Amino acid sequence: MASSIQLRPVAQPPALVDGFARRFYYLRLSLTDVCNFRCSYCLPSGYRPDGRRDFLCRDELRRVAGAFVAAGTTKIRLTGGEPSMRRDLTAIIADLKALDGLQTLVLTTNGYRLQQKAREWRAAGLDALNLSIDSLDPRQFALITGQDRLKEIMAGLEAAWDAGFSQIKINTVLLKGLNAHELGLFLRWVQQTPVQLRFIELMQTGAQDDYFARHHLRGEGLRQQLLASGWQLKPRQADAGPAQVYLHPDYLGEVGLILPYADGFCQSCNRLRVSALGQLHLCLFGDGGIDLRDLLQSDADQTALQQRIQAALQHKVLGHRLHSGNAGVRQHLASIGG
Ligand SMILES: Nc1nc2c(ncn2[C@@H]2O[C@H](COP(=O)(O)OP(=O)(O)OP(=O)(O)O)[C@@H](O)[C@H]2O)c(=O)[nH]1
Ligand SMILES: C[S@@+](CC[C@H](N)C(=O)[O-])C[C@H]1O[C@@H](n2cnc3c(N)ncnc32)[C@H](O)[C@@H]1O
Ligand code: SF4
Ligand code: SF4
Repeated sequence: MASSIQLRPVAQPPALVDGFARRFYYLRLSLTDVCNFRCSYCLPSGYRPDGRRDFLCRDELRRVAGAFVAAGTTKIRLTGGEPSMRRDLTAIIADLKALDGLQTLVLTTNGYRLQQKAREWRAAGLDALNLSIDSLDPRQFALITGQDRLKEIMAGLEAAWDAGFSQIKINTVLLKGLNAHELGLFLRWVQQTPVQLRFIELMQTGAQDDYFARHHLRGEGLRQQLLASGWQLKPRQADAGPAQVYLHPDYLGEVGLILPYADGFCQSCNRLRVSALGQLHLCLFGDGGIDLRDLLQSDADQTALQQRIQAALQHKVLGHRLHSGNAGVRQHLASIGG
């Protein structure tokens, strides 16, 4: 006699899918709004505390990251402000690395404390890091970032290699009149250096209309230049960031292009953001956040947290409105981690 096996339904967390059938594998988690640099395109007057420094604590970070990972997120990027300003960064890395199901834990940093901390972060479980370097010329670097620290940041890069970070990406915001003339220098560096150097097209935020008019440079010209000199596009992974990556047989390193104004840039959007104050942001240039903090106080709220995130996702729009000069509520990217 055939026996029938009764299958009990297993409670599944809601998958993170929006109204355009896009799946969200990648969480950008901001640890702090504070930054010690004064990048001219981001915080030209430096970080100004606005009284809200009650950033998510370790338990809250673990809970929010845990809810995303249990719903299918495979990659988390720690960002800020400057994430290395958090004294408990190493402990946060270890907490999140222990989440079952998380495949990749990565960090974006200006390089402050990298020289001293690379080994410790690596031992705690950090898989890779992105390092911002806007110029290879010490004087221009100081002019753009407000910090005369290029030598120290380069020593940090060496320390990161020594600590075993093999996949290091360098972020360079392309700036007319400030670093665009260094293109040849950057490419010669990539020829001999095993990094992925990403040129990022400047994005217009609410705080910098004049700056944008003076320094914005379309990245498309650079893309055409790369294609004409034998660079080839590399296939993209499901949890990859927004860069198009190019390879060349004569170069040890790779070149990435982040072109937020290009057609179709947002169609493959696969990422969500949580700010250092616990607000879910559906888009880098959206209109406001959805507060999650009340559901980060107890492990018992994980299901409710996932349901709130999934419900919010139904309001995610197709893309940004930067082409019409609308950056939503975003005054600068330090308030959400880029
Ligand atoms: N417009 C837009 N820009 C983004 C988005 N995600 C990242 N960026 C920008 O891309 C630049 C590099 O960001 P990173 O923090 O290094 O991370 P990433 O390139 O997304 O990450 P990986 O490719 O995973 O290494 C920053 O200037 C970000 O603001 C996005 O969703 N939309
Ligand atoms: C907001 S920062 C946060 C992490 C860290 N402080 C750093 O600078 O790497 C993340 C990235 O955003 C980039 N960024 C900031 N403002 C930008 C803008 N207006 N347009 C394009 N990229 C920007 C920075 O160059 C950096 O690579
Ligand atoms: S880009 Fe990063 S390092 Fe520069 S001011 Fe913004 S948050 Fe700070
Ligand atoms: S601008 Fe908004 S929709 Fe476009 S890729 Fe970035 S987060 Fe996604």
